Amino acid sequence: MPDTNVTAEAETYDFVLVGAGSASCLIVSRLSQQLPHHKILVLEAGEHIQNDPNVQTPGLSFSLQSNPTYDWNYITLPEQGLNGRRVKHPRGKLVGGTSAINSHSVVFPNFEWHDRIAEELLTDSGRAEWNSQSMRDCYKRWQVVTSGPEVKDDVGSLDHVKTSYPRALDVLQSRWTKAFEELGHATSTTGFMESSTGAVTITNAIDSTKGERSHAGTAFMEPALKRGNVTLKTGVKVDKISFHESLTAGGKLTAKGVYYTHQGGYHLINARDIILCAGVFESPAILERSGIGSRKVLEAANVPVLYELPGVGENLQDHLNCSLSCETEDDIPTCDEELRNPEMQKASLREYGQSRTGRLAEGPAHSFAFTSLQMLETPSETQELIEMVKHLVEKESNPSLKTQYAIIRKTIESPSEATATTFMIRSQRHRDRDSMPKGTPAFVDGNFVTVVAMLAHPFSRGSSHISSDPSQQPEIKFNYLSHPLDVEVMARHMRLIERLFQKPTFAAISKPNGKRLPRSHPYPISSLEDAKKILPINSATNYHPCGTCAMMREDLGGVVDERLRVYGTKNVKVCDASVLPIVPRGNILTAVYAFAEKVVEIICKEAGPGSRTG
Ligand SMILES: Cc1cc2nc3c(=O)[nH]c(=O)nc-3n(C[C@H](O)[C@H](O)[C@H](O)COP(=O)(O)OP(=O)(O)OC[C@H]3O[C@@H](n4cnc5c(N)ncnc54)[C@H](O)[C@@H]3O)c2cc1C
Repeated sequence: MPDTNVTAEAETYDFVLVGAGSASCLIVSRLSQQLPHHKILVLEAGEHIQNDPNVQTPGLSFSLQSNPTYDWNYITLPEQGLNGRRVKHPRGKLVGGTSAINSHSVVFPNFEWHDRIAEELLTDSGRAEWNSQSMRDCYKRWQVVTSGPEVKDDVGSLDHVKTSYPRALDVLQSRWTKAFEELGHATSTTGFMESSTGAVTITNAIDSTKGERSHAGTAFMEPALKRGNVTLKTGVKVDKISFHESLTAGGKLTAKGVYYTHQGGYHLINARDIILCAGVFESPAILERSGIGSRKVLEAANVPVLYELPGVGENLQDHLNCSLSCETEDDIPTCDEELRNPEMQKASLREYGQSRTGRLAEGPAHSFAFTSLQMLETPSETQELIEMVKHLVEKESNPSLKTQYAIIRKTIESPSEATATTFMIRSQRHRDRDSMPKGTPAFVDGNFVTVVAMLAHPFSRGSSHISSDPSQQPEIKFNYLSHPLDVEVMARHMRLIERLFQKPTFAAISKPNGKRLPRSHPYPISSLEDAKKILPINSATNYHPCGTCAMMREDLGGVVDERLRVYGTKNVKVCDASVLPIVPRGNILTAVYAFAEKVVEIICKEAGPGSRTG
């Protein structure tokens, strides 16, 4: 967009936040309370959608995907490891961001993940700030657990997301932990930052007093807007950052504001500090459009290079998952009948409308397990994998990958850390339709239980970069299953699920000679080779992309330092899923919120006591 057409706005804000998503809303809420005399502007591409039943109703979350009112509709380039399939990556395009369209599960990382990131990926000055001990409180502060209709509010005056356990456990949920005990893993975990493996019933981000989704928009943005120092502009797409021409004495770029489009116009708004919270695909894209990134990418897009930072848009990771389903006895209650029967779906809507109860008041998954491969592998099987990991990690020559892989290796070698986070869905699930003959029905008859394993810490890395036309969506590729160890670990987890199905708890509820899913395979899966064949056709994203603006030393390919400030700049920070340098073991929103809590601590320290602007 030529600068001659720019409308320069008169106002200067202390903080301009780009995006009103999960991390951003939390930051805005805390800053509006803790720095009440600072002026905060939030620029969000989507709309502030309030009281929308599609967003509020937990059981309707899948209807938000692919709908442009709520979803950016990103899609990857063909993924070779997934038989050339292109993978849709929904991202929330509304206030609340992806927390307003996600699947509600609240899962915490283990403390070793934080300690190793702090120790091995940061400089000395960041270690104390980011280790598990100093992060612990950041994981507690953003949420309050509501159990049943009673709210136990112990978070005082801070805004928080409401989370809850299921109102009652059904027969499958109540047997889940027992099934893991049969593997010799009695449940000792609460799921909160512990390293122990085993099954756990987790909370969902659902306000049980109302039976409604609790997301960053409702929890944080709405109260913040009432405080008087926050301005929210929606329908506004930020294009790039505007920098002063002269560098600081230390050679850094100083941002003066951001350019954005609104209703066909191109605007510049001034800011003292900019915080990019536009998510894993757009935060790196904004940096690249601004001239910060890899020379090769910027030159291909005709963007002048202001600061060469090759890590921007690289290091993209995601939790890939794969599942096995088995048919249950007919009297086991599952959601399958409702998937097939529109009348039952209408009845559920009526029940939810009348009393906020029933399936639509629940999230899809509460039964999780932190699963170590060593749970069901024999000692020699375990040793074989450990040797393979050692060999491939030592062979890696890229310094960033070598350092990250050494961290993942420690996790695989530890019997008390998860190589997959496993969860149960009380219905059928099969992602192999593309490999079935045309016209194969979407659903099969029968009741099913599905166990899904998501690879806790993948080795494969991809990228998300602006294309030669920077106004288009970024080019995204994950290179799923491109690293041989991802195939090895995932295949072993498929074998583990098969073994779990044969243990007494699952054997007692399974239909003798019942159907198995995905359909295109012989069962039981007895060899690793069999298990590997399932991966390309039945694997799917668990929707946890991260890592494209990694908090990591610059020499390792990092994009932000331990203050989450972009290298080469004085006053630009990033805080969203893009800064997680290695994906944590489970669903990542808890870490996104915790990183947001931490950046608020950092910003308030930088502002100093009693800091005010005129
Ligand atoms: C279907 C699905 C299910 C999921 N389920 C779970 C789950 O159960 N548990 C869990 O922990 N995690 C889950 N996740 C992941 C989790 O929700 C996300 O990782 C997290 O919400 C990302 O937060 P964020 O702050 O990085 O980005 P977002 O919340 O996506 O925020 C980015 C914001 O920036 C705005 N924006 C982007 N570009 C621009 C621009 N140029 N100008 C202005 N605004 C812009 C966007 O519209 C958005 O509002 C799920 C994700 C999906 C898609």
